[in-house]
Amino acid sequence: MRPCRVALIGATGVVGGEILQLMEEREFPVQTLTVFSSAHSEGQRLSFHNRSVSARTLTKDELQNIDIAIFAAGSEASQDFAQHAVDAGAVVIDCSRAFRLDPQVPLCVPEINAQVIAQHDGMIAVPHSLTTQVALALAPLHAAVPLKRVAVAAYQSVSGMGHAAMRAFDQQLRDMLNFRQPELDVFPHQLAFNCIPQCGDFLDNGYTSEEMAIIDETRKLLALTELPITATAVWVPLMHSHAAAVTLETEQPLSPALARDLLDEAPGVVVEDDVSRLFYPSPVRTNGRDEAYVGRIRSDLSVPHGLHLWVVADNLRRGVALNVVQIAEALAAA
Ligand SMILES: NC(=O)C1=CN([C@@H]2O[C@H](COP(=O)(O)OP(=O)(O)OC[C@H]3O[C@@H](n4cnc5c(N)ncnc54)[C@H](OP(=O)(O)O)[C@@H]3O)[C@@H](O)[C@H]2O)C=CC1
Ligand SMILES: N[C@@H](CC(=O)OP(=O)(O)O)C(=O)O
Repeated sequence: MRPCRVALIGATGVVGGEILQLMEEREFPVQTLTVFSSAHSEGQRLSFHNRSVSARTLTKDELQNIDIAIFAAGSEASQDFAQHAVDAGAVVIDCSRAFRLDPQVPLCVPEINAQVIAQHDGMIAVPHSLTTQVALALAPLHAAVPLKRVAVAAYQSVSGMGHAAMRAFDQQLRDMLNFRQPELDVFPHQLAFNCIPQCGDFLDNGYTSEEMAIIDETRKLLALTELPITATAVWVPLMHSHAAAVTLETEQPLSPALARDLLDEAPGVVVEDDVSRLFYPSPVRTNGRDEAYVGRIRSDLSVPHGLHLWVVADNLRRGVALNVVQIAEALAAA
């Protein structure tokens, strides 16, 4: 891999922090590293390979002489600045929803469709983290037996909403444990000791924006534009790791045993499925892990060719940062 001049936009956020940590762990060859935040965190010092780097406010002029510009700062910042980075010669890897469904922008989870990296025209997007983990489990099954329909029930942790939500959730827990009424500034309702069936904003069709992200991005990632797929997404009172109950139908029979074998062989997936030992994935055990964990693999008794899966993954690390760093590695190796 050739050393790269890297810009990380949103470095003081939870995804940005995870990307920095993974680049360090995987010894990504960084020639220069420039980190950006909003004006609010300007000057905040971050550590990379025991060196201290200071967060700067992003301006268009700052995006010169960069090989890889990683945007982890929300869709507004991506819309305002990503094209400038491309015009100045960088390849943008974008974590936001801004360009995920743009037909000109490849949407990539390297274990599923690494080939699209070479097709970029300056920009590559990574999916919503729940999309990543569900698609990692669906892809190897579909390759063996075509999918007919998918239904996803998503149990999303608070870190999926970023650092402000994590602080607000922490405060809600403290308030509740001290018999105080929690404040509702970030969340529409109490989330501590509760669930909120609203991830993102409501759309005219009754779904939320994150439910539609799971639907549309899964279709694009698996190159199955017509796949019948539906989703319900719920915030649950956990700090880290998303879980999903996935119900799928296939065109021909797919036994739980074959599904287990296919998933066992699949890159980025670990099968934990032995109910005789009460062995199945759970969020606390997937934190900090690089794979999507799959268990509770069983037939759906209500249809002829149906399966249930329970898929759990660290949303920050497996869901987004690992995708970003693997794409950067592929670019650096090209
Ligand atoms: N959290 C998750 O699980 C996932 C998140 N994503 C996407 O990743 C992106 C980051 O999310 P997340 O880390 O959770 O969010 P956070 O709120 O934790 O972090 C946002 C980061 O962006 C910075 N920022 C905001 N506006 C600007 C701007 N105009 N210019 C430069 N920096 C800016 C913030 O700086 P400051 O510190 O000053 O506020 C902060 O560093 C989002 O687009 C999100 O959709 C994608 C998949 C999963
Ligand atoms: N909540 C999403 C991150 C996000 O903010 O997605 P979007 O950019 O689609 O709103 C996740 O956990 O992955």
